[in-house]
Amino acid sequence: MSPVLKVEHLSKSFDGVDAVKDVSFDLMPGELKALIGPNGAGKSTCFNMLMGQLKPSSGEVFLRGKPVTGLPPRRIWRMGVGRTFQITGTYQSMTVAENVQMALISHHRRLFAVIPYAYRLYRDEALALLELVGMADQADRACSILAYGDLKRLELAIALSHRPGLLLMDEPTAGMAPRERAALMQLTADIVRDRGISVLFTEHDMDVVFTHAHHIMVLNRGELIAAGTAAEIRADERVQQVYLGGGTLFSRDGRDA
Ligand SMILES: Nc1ncnc2c1ncn2[C@@H]1O[C@H](COP(=O)(O)OP(=O)(O)OP(=O)(O)O)[C@@H](O)[C@H]1O
Repeated sequence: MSPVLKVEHLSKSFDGVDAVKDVSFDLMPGELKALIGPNGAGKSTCFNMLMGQLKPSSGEVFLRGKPVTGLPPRRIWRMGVGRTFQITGTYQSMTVAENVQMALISHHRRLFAVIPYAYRLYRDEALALLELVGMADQADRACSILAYGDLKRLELAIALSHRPGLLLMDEPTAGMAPRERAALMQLTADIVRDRGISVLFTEHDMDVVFTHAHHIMVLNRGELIAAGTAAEIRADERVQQVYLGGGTLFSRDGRDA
């Protein structure tokens, strides 16, 4: 099986400071992989290079074997890479279903502004996606009145409307209550399993990471210091040293996360 995403010796420096340094990894089809690390470790910089928002200082990114290094975000998106953001970006004045319909219109390369009957387009497809993320009953509510957790689920439906083979999720559960976090990541894990898509996500909540990620990579000061299963990462001395003091690798009550 060949990787969906291949990253080779990726580096980025800002004014001589290495934000990401010589990072290499593969992401396989159907894999749910976490990229963790303390604040400032280089996770967002890494994501931004994968999605085309930032040009790497050096290194290569391959998508299903094709080089995509330095391509603009829209080209990479067109190649089947979806992304969700730390801060949700929905159209507040529209309903939940209309937000997904708009994403579908864009996916099908139709132009929303010039289609007078746009609100009817792809309605069934939008409802099916909302069903998938458990939001069908809220289809006709305005986004402006949604709870934060529901906005994050809507954002996932919007990302899926593009039928990505690879989904990059930047702190998908940031700002959510613990129960909502577990539910969103369980939903993501189910989608990965059922649709065979690959997901790379960054996350500060170690309960979420250790429960759901098939494979975990740890960044520190721009460098990958460990990669492995949850058990391997928990046992890794370098990882423990990095998180010591931060206290985020283990649950607050002292048991393993
Ligand atoms: N545009 C930029 N210009 C200069 N320095 C930057 C820029 N973007 C990031 N950095 C620096 O690069 C390093 C990595 O930052 P990055 O945001 O990628 O870390 P992170 O792991 O995503 O952190 P967090 O968990 O807090 O989001 C930090 O030292 C940061 O200050």
